[in-house]
Amino acid sequence: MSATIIDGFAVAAGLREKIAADAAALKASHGVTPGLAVVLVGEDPASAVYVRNKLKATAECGLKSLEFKLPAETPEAEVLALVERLNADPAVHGILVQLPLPKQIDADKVLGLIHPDKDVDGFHPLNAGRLSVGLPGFVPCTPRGSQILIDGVTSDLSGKHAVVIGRSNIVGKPMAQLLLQKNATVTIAHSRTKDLPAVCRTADVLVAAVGRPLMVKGDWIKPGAIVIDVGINRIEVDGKGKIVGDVDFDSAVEVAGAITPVPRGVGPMTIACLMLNTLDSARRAVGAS
Ligand SMILES: Nc1nc(=O)c2c([nH]1)NC[C@@H]1CN(c3ccc(C(=O)N[C@@H](CCC(=O)O)C(=O)O)cc3)C=[N+]21
Repeated sequence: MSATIIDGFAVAAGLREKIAADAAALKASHGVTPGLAVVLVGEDPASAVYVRNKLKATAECGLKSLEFKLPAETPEAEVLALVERLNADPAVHGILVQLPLPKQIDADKVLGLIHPDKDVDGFHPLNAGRLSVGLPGFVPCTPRGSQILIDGVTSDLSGKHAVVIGRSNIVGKPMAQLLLQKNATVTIAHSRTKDLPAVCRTADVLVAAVGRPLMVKGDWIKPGAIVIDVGINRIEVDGKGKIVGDVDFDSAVEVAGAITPVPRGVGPMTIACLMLNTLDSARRAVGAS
């Protein structure tokens, strides 16, 4: 048996089309174009693709994108000042400060300064708290996109066992919250979990978000399970650079019921959900939601 391959690239393209139509309607009804400000401090070669794809997506969705590229040695105070300026700018509906930040900058301080109503990454503690108590707010893009892909292959998670590998604030924890909202029984596994393969084998839905290339093997997977691979790892194979997930796709695809590939799985959904969060923010700002 071979799994259904979940085409995140196609789902994301469909989502972008819908966002473009909704953004055009918002422009027609309220004269507003959703604006996304992206702040980059220093050059991170690994995130170059992300930046490029983000710019392409904003253009395609008819959103306005403002890029702020600062040198790696920019003092923290300058980044904080820029965030305050963007907080006050009515043309800016979303602010994304790309992570990781250089070491002289306290990321928690910067993320905590972003106005929660413009926090399209959903990283502000207020939005994290809203998600955990079930209040409306911004949901981080990767979990939001992953949940859309899961909903595309199953309509009922009630009572199912979902295992999330990884406890980060940006993926693991919010992903667990979303699955819990769907009435799944949720386990968050991490680097200290005892017998991780055995825990994974009990999962009806397995979300891998650890950042360890090819860690999850086919024999860790329950036959028929839904496998969502959040990892985007660059490795060398025969002297050539290659992008792989946290899941060993070739062995996993033989066991799973449905699985996301890397690339063209969760990655494009992350970007589409960033557009979606920015549109939602603009709608709320003009009272159109
Ligand atoms: N504040 C903040 N928010 C983020 O969401 C954030 C961040 N900082 N820093 C960097 C990481 C990385 N990230 C990616 C999202 C999509 C792709 C993506 O679209 N990947 C494609 C292309 C992969 C390729 O060809 O390299 C794919 O998976 O198919 C990649 C990487 C978001 N991040």
